Amino acid sequence: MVDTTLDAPEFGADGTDQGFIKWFKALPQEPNLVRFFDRKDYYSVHGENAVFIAKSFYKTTAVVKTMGSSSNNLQGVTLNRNLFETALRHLLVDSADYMVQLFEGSGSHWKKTREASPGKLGAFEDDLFRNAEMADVPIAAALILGYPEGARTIGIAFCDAAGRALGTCEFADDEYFCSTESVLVQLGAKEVVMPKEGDAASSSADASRLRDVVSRCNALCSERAKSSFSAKHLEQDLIRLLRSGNAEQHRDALDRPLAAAALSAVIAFSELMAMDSCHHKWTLALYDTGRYMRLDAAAQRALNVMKQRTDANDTFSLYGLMNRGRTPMAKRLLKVWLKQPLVSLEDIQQRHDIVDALVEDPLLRERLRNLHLRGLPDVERLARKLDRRKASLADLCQLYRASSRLPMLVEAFRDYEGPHTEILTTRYADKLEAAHDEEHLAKFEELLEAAVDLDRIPDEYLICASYDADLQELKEEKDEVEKTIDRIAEEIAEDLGLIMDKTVKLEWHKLSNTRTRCLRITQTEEKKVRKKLSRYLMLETRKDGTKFTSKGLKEAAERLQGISRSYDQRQHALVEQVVSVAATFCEVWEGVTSLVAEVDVLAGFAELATSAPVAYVRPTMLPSDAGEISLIGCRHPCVEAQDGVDFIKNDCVMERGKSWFQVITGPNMGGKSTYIRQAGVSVLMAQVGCFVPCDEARIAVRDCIFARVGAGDCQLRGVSTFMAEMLETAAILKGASSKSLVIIDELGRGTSTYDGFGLAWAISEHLMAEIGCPTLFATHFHELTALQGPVGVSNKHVETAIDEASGKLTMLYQVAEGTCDRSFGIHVAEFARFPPEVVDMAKRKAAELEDFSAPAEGLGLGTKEDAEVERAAKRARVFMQEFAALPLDSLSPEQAIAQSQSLYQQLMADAASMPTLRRLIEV
Ligand SMILES: Nc1ncnc2c1ncn2[C@@H]1O[C@H](COP(=O)(O)OP(=O)(O)OP(=O)(O)O)[C@@H](O)[C@H]1O
Repeated sequence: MVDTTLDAPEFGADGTDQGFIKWFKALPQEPNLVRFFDRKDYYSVHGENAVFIAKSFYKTTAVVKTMGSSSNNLQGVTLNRNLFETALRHLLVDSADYMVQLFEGSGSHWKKTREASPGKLGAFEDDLFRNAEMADVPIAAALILGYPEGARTIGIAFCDAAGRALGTCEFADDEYFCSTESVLVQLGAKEVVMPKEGDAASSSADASRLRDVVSRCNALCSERAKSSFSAKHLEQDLIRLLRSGNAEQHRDALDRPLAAAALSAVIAFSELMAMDSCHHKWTLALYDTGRYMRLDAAAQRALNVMKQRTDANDTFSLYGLMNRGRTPMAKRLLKVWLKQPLVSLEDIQQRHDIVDALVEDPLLRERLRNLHLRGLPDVERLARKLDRRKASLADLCQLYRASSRLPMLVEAFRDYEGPHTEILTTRYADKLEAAHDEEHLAKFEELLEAAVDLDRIPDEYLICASYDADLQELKEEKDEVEKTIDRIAEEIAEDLGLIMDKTVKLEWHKLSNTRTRCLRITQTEEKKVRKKLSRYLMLETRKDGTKFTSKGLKEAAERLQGISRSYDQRQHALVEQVVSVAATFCEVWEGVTSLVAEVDVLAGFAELATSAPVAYVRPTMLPSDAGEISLIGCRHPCVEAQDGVDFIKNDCVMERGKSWFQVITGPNMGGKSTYIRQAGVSVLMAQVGCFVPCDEARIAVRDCIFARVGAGDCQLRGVSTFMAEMLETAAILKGASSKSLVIIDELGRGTSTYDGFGLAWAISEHLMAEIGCPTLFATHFHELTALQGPVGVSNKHVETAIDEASGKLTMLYQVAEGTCDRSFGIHVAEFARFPPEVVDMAKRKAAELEDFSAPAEGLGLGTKEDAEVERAAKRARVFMQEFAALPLDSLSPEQAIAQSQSLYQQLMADAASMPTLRRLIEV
């Protein structure tokens, strides 16, 4: 993370103060809180924080110093400014798991002056992003649970400080809080405020499950007193906060008690009322949870949507692959879009139209990306700084630079002549032109041209003297005195017989806190003119020469100092004035920012589509009730992008009634996961607005993608793997609809064969019979291929080849119709020259399995075995239904497990008299 050779600054005398140690030790201990102490030249942390910071950033505890006496001591670590900023970024942004406080003072008198947490970065924003791009939009959310009329109901509100947007919603949820999880994922909340534990509602089983959901979404859970959730003053607060000043129009939000409570809590948490700069700036909307595709945290992980720390390179994740934007705004927007895939056919098609225009017109794409967007500053952040009146002249000049590019963007769009002229014109050209007209950004530019001395940037950012009569006068006086100083210096040089700028130099001399003008000669020269020098005032003699002045020069320098002070003060006042006038353009900047970010992301999609190893295509999007997802020649975009991979494309055609439920079998490493994930990834990309890695694609819009990958992150250790997987999969059973897409990879992998098989089989039955969603099921349970159902089951396998001569196995990665040759493993063993007795045993086992799966192939054909299998299937279906209907909401996790196990035991008891069922579920 940080160079381990870093030197920690020395502790000053202040750092060892006994009073400080005593005071520090009296501070309450809080987990996840790091307290920094500003010691002017450096920062320090103490106690447990010191060891944590030393280990995390210095990678050694050798930098930890023990301060104080043997009876009263304290550990401490110092940080220089750069490391302080790095630590802040890590704590608040990258790991986003900590709260941070900064104390200022000395001795034993310290005061907390600033604090921040992942959802509230405001106080440290300048430190965090001085030297680093702002990679994420910090979203804070508040969440409250209630039971109006006995129904489990959630209120969630969020605050997007960057976009100055508030949102809230209220909805009924199931006991797994599937909708809550999707909303938190969609929002990308960094911190979630919840009512403090202790009261009945927040200590229930539901509340603890909710906390699990929050942590699964990688958000920090912050507790606040119940009173924070009181909506008593909400209406008045909104009148002050909202741009419209009209709270009444948000009756729909105010009338939902939990939505209003959550909104009050998020406003209180973000301290919006306390900041004058926040008043009349915000928008509020009722958040429509059905507006985006639902994607829970597990699906996000299974599809590698976001970057993981362990990724070998950027293109391992979808974000890394699709992140082609030129501006920081686009990078942030892409993150938001990946969490909020669209479900409206029209909206998706609109994005595809724009990408299409940019794919088909390489010149336009090139102009936008490489001429107009490249190097554009982070307008969004600058505009926000401006809004808080924190912008400097340098910041304004960056905005000026961005503004002056807008007409070129407009021109580029106007030059387009393809089939998507209308959308490019109305959505971008017209809007950007309006933002840049004489009333808006053209005026902003005029202001800066008049106010800023543009000739002197980037060396100096100053207000032009001509901008203000007083400043002009001061400037003239200053110039005059400077001339006088030059003249006096010349006279002195002449008097001493020296040549100005050669043997004598006019320089600055530092006198305590001020600077004055002086002359400097080298020691050699000094020897020559020593006699005459006695008429002058000596300032200092050092190795590099002697500095001196005269009475006249001294007076002129003092005058210059006085005028410069007034000039600087005037500059300062004028900068404030200019910033405050410039701030009236913030709203225009906000509009421009979102358009530019959108164009940049979409141009990036077009770039990706054309530069991929094989070009992506525009998918044909179908309404969500259409029973078709056809991905012809589909590839996994991230696997395909890895060096040295010669990717084998495959068709994935899912048709309701024919191949809506697909079971993919085949050996390990054969490409099953890749095949099913590439389908999920393609659907996700399409609904984000991107083209897809296929030769041809037709996709019925999905409301949700569920993806489960084995028993990987089982949180219920100690429970049988069967039960743990059941509980994990319960979310799919509850949340999926016929319009979802379900991807299951090797369910039951961690279990012994038939235990896992029973689970995979029971779930498949349920998905087909009860939900009817398109499903891709990769499994090593060959028996699953016997499934049949009304939605249409299609069996696929990944092909492999064994070289008879060498015994070498080659994965062909080709997905073919039908089931795979199950004696294949034994062939491999034989070729690998396994001991004959092992191969023999394997053959015997396989024969038993064939025995077992033989009736499966004839499922539903009316033989005695078929009837037996039918009975077993029926009983297993009953189990699934009972399981899905369990009142897990009113139970603690332990009780939930106990009840689930009891159902499982009943199933086992019935299995005693049903040999087929027993074979299916027994270990
Ligand atoms: N279509 C393909 N073209 C080229 N290489 C592929 C393809 N599919 C998969 N691979 C390569 O094979 C590796 C294994 O693939 P994958 O994980 O999908 O196999 P699997 O059958 O799911 O294996 P397991 O059962 O062990 O999980 C991948 O990491 C990838 O490098």
